Amino acid sequence: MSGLRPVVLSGPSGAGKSTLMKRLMKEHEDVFGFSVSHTTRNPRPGEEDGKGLNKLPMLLGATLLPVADVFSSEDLEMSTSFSCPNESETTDEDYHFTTREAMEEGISKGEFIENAEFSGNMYGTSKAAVEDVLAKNLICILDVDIQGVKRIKETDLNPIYISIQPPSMEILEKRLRDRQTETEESLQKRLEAARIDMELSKEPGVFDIVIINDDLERAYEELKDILNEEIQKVQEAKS
Ligand SMILES: Nc1ncnc2c1ncn2[C@@H]1O[C@H](COP(=O)(O)OP(=O)(O)OP(=O)(O)O)[C@@H](O)[C@H]1O
Repeated sequence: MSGLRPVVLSGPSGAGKSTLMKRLMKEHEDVFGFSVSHTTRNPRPGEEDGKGLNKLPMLLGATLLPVADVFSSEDLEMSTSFSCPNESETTDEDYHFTTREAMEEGISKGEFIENAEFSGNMYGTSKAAVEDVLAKNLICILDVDIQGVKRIKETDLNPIYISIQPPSMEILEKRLRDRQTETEESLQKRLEAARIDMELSKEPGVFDIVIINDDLERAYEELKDILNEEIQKVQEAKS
């Protein structure tokens, strides 16, 4: 084992998770990794089982997200523990392709930290997929909503829990509108989910740190500080 801890990154849509992570990944190349999700859907031409393991997608949360599938689905609910990427930011990250029987068995054995169903297909993130990333001496980033945080707390993954929060609902709404990625309906869903997230993130003991992303520079420094020890571990193991 690498001794690395995974990192759970949570917070409302539009709080700035992707912005901060992209910057961190740019500054620290080959330090962060994303796990490969399982799915029961059929592979598309060119897709290979588990091929995405070493890829570092530019999209935060690609590990947990059946991105293209989610957005071809009409039954996406904000209440799932999968957070929602920008529709424009799709990834061709591959999956571990599996059967419904095998996946249901894995879920019943507690092998999955998240699972959900979209358009008749199951998707999920296994603990083993997270451990595979750590074993490759990469810090595994898990971008999950507050429900996902609670599920991960039931595992023995021992991650660092980080919440990225906007300074206020008004500013969040402005950022989401300025991002121009949402319809009015999806914007309202995100704002509603954000209200709940902002409340729950105040519960003591849920997160190791709550970073208020007001000034981007300061928020970035706070994020780097809390991840410094893990980043050092990766760099030392390389040298
Ligand atoms: N500190 C900041 N000041 C001003 N604008 C910011 C700041 N941080 C992020 N933004 C802008 O806010 C918008 C939302 O940020 P971002 O897309 O990173 O959020 P997110 O938390 O990753 O959302 P999602 O979960 O929907 O992917 C982006 O357009 C980004 O450029």
